[in-house]
Amino acid sequence: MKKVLSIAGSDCSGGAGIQADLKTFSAHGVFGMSVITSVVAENTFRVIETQDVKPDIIEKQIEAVFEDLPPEAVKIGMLACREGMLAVAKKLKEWQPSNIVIDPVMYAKNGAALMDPDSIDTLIADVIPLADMVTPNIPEAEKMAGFEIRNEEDIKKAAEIIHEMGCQSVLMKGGHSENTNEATDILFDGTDFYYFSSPRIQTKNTHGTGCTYSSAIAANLANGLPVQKAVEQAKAYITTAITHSLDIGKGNGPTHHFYDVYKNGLQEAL
Ligand SMILES: Nc1ncnc2c1ncn2[C@@H]1O[C@H](COP(=O)(O)OP(=O)(O)OP(=O)(O)O)[C@@H](O)[C@H]1O
Ligand SMILES: Cc1ncc(CO)c(N)n1
Repeated sequence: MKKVLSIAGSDCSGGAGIQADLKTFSAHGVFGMSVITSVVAENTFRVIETQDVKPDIIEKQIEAVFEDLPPEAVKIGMLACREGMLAVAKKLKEWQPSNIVIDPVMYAKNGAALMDPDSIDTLIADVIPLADMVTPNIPEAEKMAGFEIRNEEDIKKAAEIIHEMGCQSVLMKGGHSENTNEATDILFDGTDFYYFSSPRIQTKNTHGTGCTYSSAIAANLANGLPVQKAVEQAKAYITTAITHSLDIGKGNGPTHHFYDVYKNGLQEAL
């Protein structure tokens, strides 16, 4: 069985962060492991408080995983501050894993900050160059590229700017473009643009969509799929997970994961 590591924050309410990542890994039949960077007291409608894990313990968790169970892919989510980013970058440079997928998490769905805005320069200089794929949503891409994204041309321009930061590919997520009937993501590999579209699902229950999507991509890469196929299958997975998202909690409910959906298609699972 392939092993996949998530380096991310903990969402005690189970819909996003490490918890979403591990559920996604299980649904893809890979062995999931976690390095926690921050403990977030949050739920479907608010973030109460965040406590960052000390950089030294982040480094030791990474050491513990890699000296014993080297993963075939690594997904990186919430990195709250500069010190945590530098700890992760240092250890990944040391162990040089393949298939690093970085979801540059900056805000929770309700707008609460999950990353110190002053650490964006460190994210760009020290973390992004390690990535095989970076998966920003539109607001994150705007912060990274430094301009407002208004249309498809802007999305492509931002993808090129982010690619220049040293990552192998950029997947621009279109979940936030709410005025279209489709949810379209655009992958840029330094040469070409590839489009991945699904019908837009009318639901408020999208807590953890970005976490789930990047984890599905990492799991697919670990399972040996080439980059475009890994995204295509992850897109199908996130669309099903949103279609069957759970209407629980007072805010944005979580996506749904179960193995049979991935394995056999929904009809057979039900
Ligand atoms: N309402 C929707 N219907 C269909 N697909 C969606 C919808 N919302 C988001 N998606 C898709 O879900 C995936 C995750 O994108 P999204 O832009 O929501 O990530 P995100 O903002 O990083 O999520 P998070 O809230 O976890 O930070 C993308 O493939 C996007 O196109
Ligand atoms: C821990 C954590 N990571 C990422 C997100 C973004 O969805 C969140 N809400 N919480």
